[in-house]
Amino acid sequence: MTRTPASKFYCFKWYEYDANFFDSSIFRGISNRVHCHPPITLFSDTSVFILKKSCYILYFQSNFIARGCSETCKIWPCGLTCSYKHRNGGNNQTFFHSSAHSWHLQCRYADSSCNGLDVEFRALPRKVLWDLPRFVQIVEVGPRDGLQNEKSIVPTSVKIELIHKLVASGLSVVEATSFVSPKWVPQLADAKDVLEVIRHVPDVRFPVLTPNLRGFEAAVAAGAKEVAVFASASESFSKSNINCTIKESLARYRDVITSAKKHGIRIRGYVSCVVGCPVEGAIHPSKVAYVAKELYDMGCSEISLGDTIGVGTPGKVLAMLEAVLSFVPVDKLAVHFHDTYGQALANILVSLQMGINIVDSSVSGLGGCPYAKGATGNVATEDVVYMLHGLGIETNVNLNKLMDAGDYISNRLGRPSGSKTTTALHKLTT
Ligand SMILES: CC(C)(COP(=O)([O-])OP(=O)([O-])OC[C@H]1O[C@@H](n2cnc3c(N)ncnc32)[C@H](O)[C@@H]1OP(=O)([O-])[O-])[C@@H](O)C(=O)NCCC(=O)NCCSC(=O)C[C@@](C)(O)CC(=O)[O-]
Repeated sequence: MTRTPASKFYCFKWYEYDANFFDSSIFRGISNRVHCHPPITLFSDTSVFILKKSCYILYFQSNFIARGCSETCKIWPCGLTCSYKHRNGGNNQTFFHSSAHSWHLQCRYADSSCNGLDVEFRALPRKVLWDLPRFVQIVEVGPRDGLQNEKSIVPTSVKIELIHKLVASGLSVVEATSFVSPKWVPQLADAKDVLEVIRHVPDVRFPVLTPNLRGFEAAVAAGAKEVAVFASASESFSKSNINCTIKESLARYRDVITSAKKHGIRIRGYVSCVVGCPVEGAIHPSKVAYVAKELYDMGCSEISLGDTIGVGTPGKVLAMLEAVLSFVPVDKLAVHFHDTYGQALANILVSLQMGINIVDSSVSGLGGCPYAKGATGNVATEDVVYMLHGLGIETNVNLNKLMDAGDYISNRLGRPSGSKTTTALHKLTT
């Protein structure tokens, strides 16, 4: 068995079993040994899962098993996804009938014969969508990464209103601002004023960037409960962004992290330029893995891997993730993509396939780094939410309310939203 019980899915591996197997005591014996909560109750209907080849993996959603499929549910056998609903209610109906055929044939058979069921099948190739998370935590970075590069100073009241609107959409982690030098990033010179207002919002995490102990202390004084340190996998970018070498930055962050631990403050760690650097070009995955490991070992609770200039492609991202995953557990990793080459959603998808379920994004696709020439905005949160919801992945975010927040800040900045989803949906409604 793989998968954690918390994921609500339970995974079994099957080896060359036919229809009879699923009604057999061996089947029940295996399922009883599966460590899960709530316990799985088997229905005779489970004999429907006919697998022809060896080593298939089935996922059972807990409420499917427990309620006899009284609600929409999903099963991923043999790389196919099926979602179906009971129209007429009632449990213990047989959805699929035993046969020695493969799952695909089974689906077609069920489609034509199962009275009372609204059966909708989508064939999703196993290699592509077989192991996506059920829930993705979005870390909204618009108020910080999104605004830090804006030339005209955005009024503090607008930043605060934006954050309130983002929270109203259901976002539960919003990176609020940075306690960096105002000479380096004038746009965020009002960090204290922003944080002092929004920190009272309940049940939302508001991480803030802190480049050194001074920034950390200022953040704590303003009420920060979570901070983020930001190192780079590129030596050149480290110098241009925070004016020190990677080694020096890690020494600084060690001090920040030590102090944060004493205060019981959560620390996020960023690694920038995880695929490429504006000066050095391609960055080797081992460099990323090194910095990620250092930050993780120091005590960062989460490491966000930033494609700062948005040059990543799924292949490059996979290689980078593989290197990092040798040192940092997958549930401690987040991905942070800028969309310079339009690759961000594809990069997110492969990251999800690798098991990552924390994604940074910026409302309306705002963003860019003042020290990364040519970098465009972060991937738009609206587009990420649209994709995730389309995949049946929960985010707890209300897309309409999120688009309201995006419209608000786009209007204030005097330009159209950078979200393709927003643009498309607005065209439909105007
Ligand atoms: C790190 C420093 C401060 C070094 O800056 P420095 O000039 O090397 O350091 P310094 O100690 O000489 O300080 C210079 C001045 O800043 C003051 N200072 C010093 N520290 C602070 C502080 N915390 N808060 C407020 N003021 C501060 C300090 O007091 C001094 O003031 P002065 O004496 O000249 O009047 C500077 O380089 C800096 O603030 N850099 C931040 C740049 C930044 O925010 N970049 C954008 C981050 S985005 C990113 O990194 C990528 C990411 C995370 O988004 C992920 C991705 O997209 O991939």
